[in-house]
Amino acid sequence: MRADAMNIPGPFLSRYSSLPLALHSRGGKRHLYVHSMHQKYGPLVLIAPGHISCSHPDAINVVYAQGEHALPKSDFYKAFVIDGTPNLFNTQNRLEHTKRRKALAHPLSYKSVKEMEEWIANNMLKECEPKPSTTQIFTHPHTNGVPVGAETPGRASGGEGNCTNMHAWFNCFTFDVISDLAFGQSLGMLDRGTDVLPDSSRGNGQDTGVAAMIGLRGRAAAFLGLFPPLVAFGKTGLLIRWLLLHFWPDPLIRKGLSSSDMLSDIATTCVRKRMSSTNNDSETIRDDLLHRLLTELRKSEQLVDDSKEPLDEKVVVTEAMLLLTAGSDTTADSAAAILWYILAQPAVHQRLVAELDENIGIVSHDLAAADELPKHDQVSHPFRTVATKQSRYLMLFFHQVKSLPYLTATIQEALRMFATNAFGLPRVVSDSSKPVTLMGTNIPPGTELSVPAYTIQRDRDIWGEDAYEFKAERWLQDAESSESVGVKKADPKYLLTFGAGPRMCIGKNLATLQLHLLISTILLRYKLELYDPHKDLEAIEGFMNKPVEVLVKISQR
Ligand code: HEM
Repeated sequence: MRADAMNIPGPFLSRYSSLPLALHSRGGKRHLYVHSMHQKYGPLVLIAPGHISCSHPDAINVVYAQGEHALPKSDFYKAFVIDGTPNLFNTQNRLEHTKRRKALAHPLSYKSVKEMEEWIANNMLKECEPKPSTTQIFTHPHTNGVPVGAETPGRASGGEGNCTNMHAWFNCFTFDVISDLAFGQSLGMLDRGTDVLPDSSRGNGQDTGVAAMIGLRGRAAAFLGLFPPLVAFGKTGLLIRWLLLHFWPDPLIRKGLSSSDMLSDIATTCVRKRMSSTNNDSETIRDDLLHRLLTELRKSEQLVDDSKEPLDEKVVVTEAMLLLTAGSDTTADSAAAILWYILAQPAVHQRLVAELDENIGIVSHDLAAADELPKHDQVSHPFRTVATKQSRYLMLFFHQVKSLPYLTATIQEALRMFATNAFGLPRVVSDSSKPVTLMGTNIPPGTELSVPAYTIQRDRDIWGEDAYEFKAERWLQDAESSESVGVKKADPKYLLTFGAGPRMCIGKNLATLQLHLLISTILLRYKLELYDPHKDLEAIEGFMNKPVEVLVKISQR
């Protein structure tokens, strides 16, 4: 019996077609549609033919099970495969996944990420470098080259304070960091104040920002992934893709497909540049992510490390592009949402700044004293001092902020309220899967299953009656303080923002380090205020739910 022939409730049309889900996906609000279906039909809903969405907390351990019970990713992920070469993220093959995961696990381990903190710090300095002045204009990632600052009424009318789209700023930062870590060369977005790449490094890209390309690609893939025959491989696949690229009536899909090609070109350019510099000067090989990835891939392909046998370039490019796409805007989107949640609640903002001032001890108006601090002295002073061309900046270490309780609780709570992957990530019960039972119902092979993060992360049974409200206190270790503000203590096993099970995010260490440093540094250094405190955080969803913009009035503290 097929899943849709079982007594799983859901919209009548969804029994026969993926169209209702696809239309909501095209509208950029799939997670809200799925959420409303759960509110109407209960914890098991048929959202497309043969696809059951499950919002019961117990479903997490079934759908994202570990070990022999693990379910493979569904055909939806084929829409993300480039040139027929799957990568760690989109492979459906279990053995291939284990091999690729092993290759990236070491380069992205906590130890490895900590070793690269210095490079992240250098980019952080640039993040802090631009003065919040009217000359600082960042390209709006969703308007392809239109400078957002110029459009901001407060600035245009000469109103009080300067307004910056922090989301665009964070995008530049995370792209610079990941390109620096992955390719040994930052894409220089912070320097240029835009995520549009200069000619030499953008492959065939035109004047589209990289963040916009990733967004468009995600929107096209999230739509096409619902119609697997449209994302076939081989010669037929190529023909279908060509037809879609040229004749599909919806320009968003066409732009998404061409963005995917441009991203692949960018990754190829970066990999070739990096590989040729390595070949030219073997003395100065930089021990970055690409180097570590190449070493691990050679091992997993059983190539002798010092042999001249080349790795398949397609494999390297597809993994490098994965790092560039998965490791950049997810972090920028999350940082933008976290900052919005902080600034939307002045009491949270004040408490965070107080915690940072108390524990770090210096605010930025003490910058003048920086000259007197011992350089790079981690022990005698919590800041490191770094000289740049123009002036000196103070830099935080992760170890100083990673355990600050309120900061950590705030980040966790914002990630609960805003999961970048908000709709359920689909898995499939394959013919070789162990039998699957959900809430007493046997699920037949061929059924797709997903657990929607947005719905789980707002479930009142899990989080308490205030599940729809931002309350960082629920994450505080101190049960007493939690009880005193009447919140139910949070259980991290229900936080799906980084996914769950064997396909859980492998970049979590890097993301956590960046988020802590980014948020604490910005709060310590700047006075920040939402440009429009009455406006909600607007987001649009493709594969990822992305804030549209976070406009902030900003000045030195
Ligand atoms: C706040 C930032 C981030 C969030 C919220 C996030 C979220 C996620 C989620 C939900 C998944 C599971 C996807 C699925 O099951 O389809 C995932 C997978 C993945 N993420 Fe992240 N991610 C973040 C940052 C990063 C970074 C910085 C990197 C790498 C440098 C990265 C690399 C990956 C990779 C390679 C996978 C695929 C893992 C696999 O299939 O085994 N992510 N991420």
